[in-house]
Amino acid sequence: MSAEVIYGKDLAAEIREEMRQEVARMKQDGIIPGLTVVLIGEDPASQSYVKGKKKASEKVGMKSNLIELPASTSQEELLDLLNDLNKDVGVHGILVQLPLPDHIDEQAVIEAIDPSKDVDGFHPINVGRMMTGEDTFYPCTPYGIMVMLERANITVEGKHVVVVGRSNLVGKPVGQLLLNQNATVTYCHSRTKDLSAHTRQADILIVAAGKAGLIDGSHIKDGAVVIDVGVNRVNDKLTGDVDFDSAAAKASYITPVPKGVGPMTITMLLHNTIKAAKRIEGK
Ligand SMILES: Nc1nc(=O)c2c([nH]1)NC[C@@H]1CN(c3ccc(C(=O)N[C@@H](CCC(=O)O)C(=O)O)cc3)C=[N+]21
Repeated sequence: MSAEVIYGKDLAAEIREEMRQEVARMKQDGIIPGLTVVLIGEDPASQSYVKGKKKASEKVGMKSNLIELPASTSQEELLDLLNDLNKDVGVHGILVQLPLPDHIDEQAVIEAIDPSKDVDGFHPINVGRMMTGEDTFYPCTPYGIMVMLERANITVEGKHVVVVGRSNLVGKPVGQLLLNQNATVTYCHSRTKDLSAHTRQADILIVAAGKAGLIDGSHIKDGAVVIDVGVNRVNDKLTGDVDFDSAAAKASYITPVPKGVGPMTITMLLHNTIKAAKRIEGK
């Protein structure tokens, strides 16, 4: 088999155009969705992601505010800021860019964001709601993967999905969303014995391990769908966790890196911000 490539970038452009029209309608009711992004420190990769988020939100007509603070910012200062943003009626969505400097407790920061403004979907309240199948803010990357599958007409019900990676940000929640849609889900991780014995069972293989080249054609069943969530910088170039060429020779569908899952992540962040604005404004 030779795979069809699913370009998240093209899908994202399509969905963002739909959102632009929705934001224009909201403006007629006097609502402008507003996203505030907090960036601590000067990591170049984080700065570049955050700029991408700002540009994308402005392109669909939303308000976007970037708060940049030095790496020396204390946890208390950050929690105070979040408290102010929680109360600010002009702020619908709050995102604190991760990872944070070592002296700041990431979980404490995540829990300090009002769940109704938690457009990342990382707050335990929203994680719990996702787990019980309620409507809530779903984490952007997992949600983006679900929308990609849906728009590519790939059904998940009854399929065997193997997720490689179990982070709180991607692996765990994507398995949960797939389970909610009646997939059979297997999680693999760094302690899994005989990884390829598991991955070769997958109808849909989702790779979110953060290890370039972890998966190649030998891990893939003929005709499987391969979703590469890896974001690795190798010799200054962005690559995924999947060796694209050998995997594409086996798969029916595959996502590239870049231009795959990444642009969908930002799109779902905008989606969640619009949703937050509608809820907060009672529409
Ligand atoms: N609170 C928080 N929420 C996040 O959602 C979050 C975060 N922190 N920290 C970092 C990760 C990473 N992440 C990406 C988003 C988009 C692309 C993306 O659009 N990538 C483009 C290319 C970008 C490039 O070339 O550098 C692509 O794959 O085509 C990648 C990575 C969101 N994250």
